[in-house]
Amino acid sequence: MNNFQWIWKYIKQDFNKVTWGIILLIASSLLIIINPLLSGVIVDDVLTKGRHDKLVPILLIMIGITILRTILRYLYQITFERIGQNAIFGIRENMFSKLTELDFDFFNHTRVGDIMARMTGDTEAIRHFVCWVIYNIVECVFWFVSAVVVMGMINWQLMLCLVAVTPLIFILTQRMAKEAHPVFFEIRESFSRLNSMVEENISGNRVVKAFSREPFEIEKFNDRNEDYKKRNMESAAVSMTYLPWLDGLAGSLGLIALVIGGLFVIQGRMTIGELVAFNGFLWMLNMPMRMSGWLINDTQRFSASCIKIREMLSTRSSIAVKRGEEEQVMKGYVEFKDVSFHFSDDPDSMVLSHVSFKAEPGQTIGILGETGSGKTTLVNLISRFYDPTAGQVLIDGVDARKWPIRNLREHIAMVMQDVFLFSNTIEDNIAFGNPYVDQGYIRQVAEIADANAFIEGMPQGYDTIVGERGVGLSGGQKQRISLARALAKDPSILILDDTTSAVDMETESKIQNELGKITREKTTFIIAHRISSVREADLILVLDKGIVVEQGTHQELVAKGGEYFSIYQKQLGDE
Ligand SMILES: Nc1ncnc2c1ncn2[C@@H]1O[C@H](COP(=O)(O)OP(=O)(O)OP(=O)(O)O)[C@@H](O)[C@H]1O
Repeated sequence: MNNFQWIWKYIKQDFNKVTWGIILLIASSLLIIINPLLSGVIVDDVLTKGRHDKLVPILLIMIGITILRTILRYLYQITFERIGQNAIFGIRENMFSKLTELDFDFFNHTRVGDIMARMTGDTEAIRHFVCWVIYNIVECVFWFVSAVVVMGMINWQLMLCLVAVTPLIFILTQRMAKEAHPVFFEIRESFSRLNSMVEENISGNRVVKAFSREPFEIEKFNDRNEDYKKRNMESAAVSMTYLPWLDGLAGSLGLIALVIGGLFVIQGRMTIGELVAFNGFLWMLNMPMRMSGWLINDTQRFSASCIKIREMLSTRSSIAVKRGEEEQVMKGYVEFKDVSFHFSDDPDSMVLSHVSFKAEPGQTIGILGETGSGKTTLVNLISRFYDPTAGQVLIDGVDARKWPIRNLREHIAMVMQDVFLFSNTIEDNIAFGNPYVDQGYIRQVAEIADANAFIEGMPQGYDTIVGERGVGLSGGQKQRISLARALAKDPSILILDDTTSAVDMETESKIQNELGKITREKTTFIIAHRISSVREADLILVLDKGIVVEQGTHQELVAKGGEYFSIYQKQLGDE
């Protein structure tokens, strides 16, 4: 499917509007033919033959036609604008829906700035094509054909002389399109890099300031800015190589008409009125030639943008999200059966190797290990953010891959290491996973997460709007709101990834005591670095480079005197 067939999919929903738009466009273009013909009549009949009585009616008709054309032009332009806006609405809708479907793998490899460039600049290039370029192409073709026909009727020899330059126009536009095509791709890529750089600097502005790296970032930005300018200049150079020629050729038509047409008038093969009428149609040949360069440029820009958008829309998520799935209740049994995993871009580094364990509803599983040992990756397999490369993750005895994915995730709540809060009220943030939860329950879970007191201490309490990344809250406060959000979902499986790392030990133990009261029927995974966070767990997994080197209860592992025991001893010493 080429880009035109693809965009047609979005336009055809407005088939009636397209038909109307084209009818209005043709009607308006047909009206253009009348005025030059009437100019010829004025010269031949009114001026030459002295039929002055014809002048006023002809002028009135010409004014009427101009007004009618203006109205028709307004109508078809607004019609095409609506068609374009509808098409782009559908494209944006599909892109956003695709974004929500794509898996972690996609986001690991795609820059936010690149996605934003597709959602904004590329969709705008497509809108411009549908709203403006399409009708201009139709209009130009219609003018050109009409001019050839009408001019041929007035004097076909003179018409042939003018049309003789069109093969040159064709060759020039072909060459221009060929040269402009790759340049528009480069502009598009450069814009995406520039966008990503800005996006990263906005998100990471605190880091840049903290490390006083502003000059370095400005220099980096200037490089990208320079690159973007350079690519645009390359595009301008292509345009400027061809556009003056196209313009010159179009302009030469006037000269050809004047010299050869004048000769025909002298020889008596044409009346002056016919030459005037002929000249009146010249712009209908001229304009398409002049416009061809610009239309080619916009079409190339459209193509480059289509390719980027289609590439994103056709990206397949390795973890497919099926729609209309049946609701299934989850008890919370979790079993890892000889699970191994590596990331798709690094098949040689096993992040998890032969992990096996079982967890039952009501149990707490502690996961301990050095940074980078694979703890987060392990729990990510439960929610199917990734699938194991070998082995199986069973939920209630069923392979996680066989669970309807939304259904699976509805029963799992995760407090992630990198807390993200939406730019919304605290109450809405807590209710994010369970929008129908009542206010009483929100306060109850906030109490368990030890968040209620500080939230109520805020001037607007639960109605306080938190910034895009929870700005305005401390790290520990964000963690506690994020914990309340997970609890509000009342999940069967609760995963806490380093959830209390930013709170003091006293608060942590308070939270743990409260948590214990509501996790009796849930399967809880606690990833932690502190033994104190996992010592009460029913099963503790000690991970080292993706391998479970020890597993058991606190007492069993201490008695064993291995890896866990040495961490325990070290932490006891620290305390
Ligand atoms: N998206 C990714 N692509 C490739 N490798 C990754 C990716 N995410 C993590 N890794 C690698 O996988 C390994 C395990 O990472 P993981 O985040 O599971 O560790 P962790 O034990 O949770 O660490 P921490 O305690 O620091 O959170 C690390 O070596 C890390 O570099």
